[in-house]
Amino acid sequence: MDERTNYYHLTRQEWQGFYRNGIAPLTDAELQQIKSFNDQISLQDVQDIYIPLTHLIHIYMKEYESLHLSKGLFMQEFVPPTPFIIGVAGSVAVGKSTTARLLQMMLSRTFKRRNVQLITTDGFLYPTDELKKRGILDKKGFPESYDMERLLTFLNAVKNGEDNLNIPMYSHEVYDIIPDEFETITQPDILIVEGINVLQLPANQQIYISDFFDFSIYVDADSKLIESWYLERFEALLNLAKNDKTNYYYEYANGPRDEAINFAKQVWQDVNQKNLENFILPTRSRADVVLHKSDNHTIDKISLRKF
Ligand SMILES: Nc1ncnc2c1ncn2[C@@H]1O[C@H](COP(=O)(O)OP(=O)(O)OP(=O)(O)O)[C@@H](O)[C@H]1O
Ligand SMILES: CC(C)(CO)[C@@H](O)C(=O)NCCC(=O)O
Repeated sequence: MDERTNYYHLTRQEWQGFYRNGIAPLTDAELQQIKSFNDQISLQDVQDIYIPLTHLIHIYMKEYESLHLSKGLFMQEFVPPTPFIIGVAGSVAVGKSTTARLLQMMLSRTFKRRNVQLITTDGFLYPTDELKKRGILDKKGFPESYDMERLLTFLNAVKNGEDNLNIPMYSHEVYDIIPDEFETITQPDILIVEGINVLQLPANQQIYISDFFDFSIYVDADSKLIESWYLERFEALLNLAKNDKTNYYYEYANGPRDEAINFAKQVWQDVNQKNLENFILPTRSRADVVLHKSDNHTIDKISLRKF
């Protein structure tokens, strides 16, 4: 089946027109807050893309809550509300975490009484030692490098309303899981889960992780462009690493620049691009919304799943 027939393909102009009264434009203070976490973000995108997106998510949430309520009536018992889970998928360095943070901010401000939390699936990567043991150190980010069982157990616990769930923490700077450091998730109303694998099919479990998602977004861009963002971020990481011996990039940061950049290009080609082509891109057709980015991270096209 042609993946494209399953979607409404919208231009930025068309999407922008879906803005409805009811969600106010952002205030100056809110725009400043967005700029403070990433000063490269286009505030025009926030207004034009994220406000209609928030409106659409609200529609999905209302349907979700209504179905939940009807199920309770059917069973003639009170069924406590369960969190609405949003998945954000896409390549390494395409901008998933930036999108997810923007979304968290937009949702918190629009639905003031809802508790909106955000996690990344990076925390479910096996630690470096375990990757070595399994002989897959050069496959970081590939499906087999994640403890999917643990991720499934976590999502199941969130949906069942369990409190104080600890998830492991991954650091890009250390390039590993930080031992004994956890992030705690405390009964969110909305949970955003960002990661390259959120729409992937399981290798051997009976349950799909996408079963837990009530709305999903795939952040898309041309592979060459994503490579350039990957290299830009690599340079930013190098600049941070210069005086920090604990940083994975310390040696590269203090050696010849061109060697470091060539190393990053190689990693992109051998690891992240292969991962994109073989395991991430094939999941795009499962997303409810595909945000397509062009130069300077500008969103130029939006696809909305028909059914
Ligand atoms: N909307 C945006 N405007 C400007 N820059 C952006 C935007 N989104 C992402 N970037 C930049 O692109 C790079 C990659 O973004 P980000 O870290 O969000 O990607 P990611 O998909 O979460 O990556 P990873 O999977 O490796 O964690 C970063 O340097 C970030 O600052
Ligand atoms: C942690 C992941 C897998 C995803 O965020 C990625 O950033 C990564 O480290 N990939 C492995 C190859 C690399 O160093 O880019």
